Amino acid sequence: MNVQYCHPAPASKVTIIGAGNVGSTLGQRLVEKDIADVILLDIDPGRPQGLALDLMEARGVERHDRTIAGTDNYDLTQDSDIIVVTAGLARKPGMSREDLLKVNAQIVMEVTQQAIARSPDAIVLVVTNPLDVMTYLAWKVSGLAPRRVMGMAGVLDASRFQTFIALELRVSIKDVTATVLGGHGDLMVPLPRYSTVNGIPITELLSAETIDRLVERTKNGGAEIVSLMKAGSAYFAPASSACLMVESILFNQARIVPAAVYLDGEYGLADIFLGVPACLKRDGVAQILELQLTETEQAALQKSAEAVRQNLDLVASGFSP
Ligand SMILES: NC(=O)c1ccc[n+]([C@@H]2O[C@H](COP(=O)([O-])OP(=O)(O)OC[C@H]3O[C@@H](n4cnc5c(N)ncnc54)[C@H](O)[C@@H]3O)[C@@H](O)[C@H]2O)c1
Ligand SMILES: O=C(O)C[C@H](O)C(=O)O
Repeated sequence: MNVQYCHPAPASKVTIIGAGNVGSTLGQRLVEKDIADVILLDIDPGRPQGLALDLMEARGVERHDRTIAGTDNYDLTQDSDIIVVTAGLARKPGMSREDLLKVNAQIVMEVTQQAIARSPDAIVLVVTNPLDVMTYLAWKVSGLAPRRVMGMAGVLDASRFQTFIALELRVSIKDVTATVLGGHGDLMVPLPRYSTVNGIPITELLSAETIDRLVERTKNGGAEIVSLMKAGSAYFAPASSACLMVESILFNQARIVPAAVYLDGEYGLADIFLGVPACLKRDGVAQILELQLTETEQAALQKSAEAVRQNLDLVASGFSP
């Protein structure tokens, strides 16, 4: 019997640069959730090929028709719909994300240039830390319109906040929403007023002390895991978060999530990538939502933006993109 014309329907193509913990877990999520075919690219010889083969061999059990291929050759990334940048170093205990600035800046600029040369119409999603600065650099070297470049962090930070709220109140996570603004660093801005349990703000359900404790734990969420793991940083929740953003873009879902997006006057900030609520559709950032902030919240956002800007200035003074 001849079944040569019987191929599974083609899917969107996502290239993940960096087949480390986040990249490979994201690749797994994307194929096993039937979201996209994946190219996994890394400079570590054999690693992306081995991981991709392993994930392909799981298809007999997972029962999906998506493909994943590993490579060190950018030519295989041609015509990708989305490029996800996870390449770079992860922090170790005692380090801040900003300690990764110099080495990861070089990596992110180089890999973005290589990938965009083969996929000039792609959307770029940055994961590498320090996130907001890396997203800015990727945008600069890509030459893309700002709405086609974004960074993943707010979905992760909000998911952590949601988790801590649900555990504290002993309610289903399904009823909990949370909002976290600002840079993905120690000065991120979790917003209790905009965090709810089935529409009820947590400010009506928890004491101020309890909320402060949950906010602090959220801000330290990445460091808490780094100190527990001793080598490497979080990757399951980060991969889930990046997966949600990819899905919203590819399937034009119009999810509204906190994402590091280019601000051009919104929230009184300009020429910076920073975490704010954004609507993600097929063309990238379809809309930025401006929340009404109190003076204290706005001041905290401003402070967070200043920290990001300081690091941008540091990069600009050391080596221009
Ligand atoms: N934005 C977020 O919320 C978030 C969450 C988790 C991790 N991160 C960041 O994501 C990055 C990756 O984390 P991880 O846990 O996957 O680290 P990892 O060390 O497991 O993986 C990084 C991979 O990048 C590869 N790499 C390095 N230079 C490269 C290059 N020039 N070209 C291609 N590949 C290259 C390495 O070989 C390695 O496989 C880190 O910077 C980490 O801090 C960000
Ligand atoms: O904390 C890190 O260094 C990784 C990531 O940014 C996280 O928040 O888990």
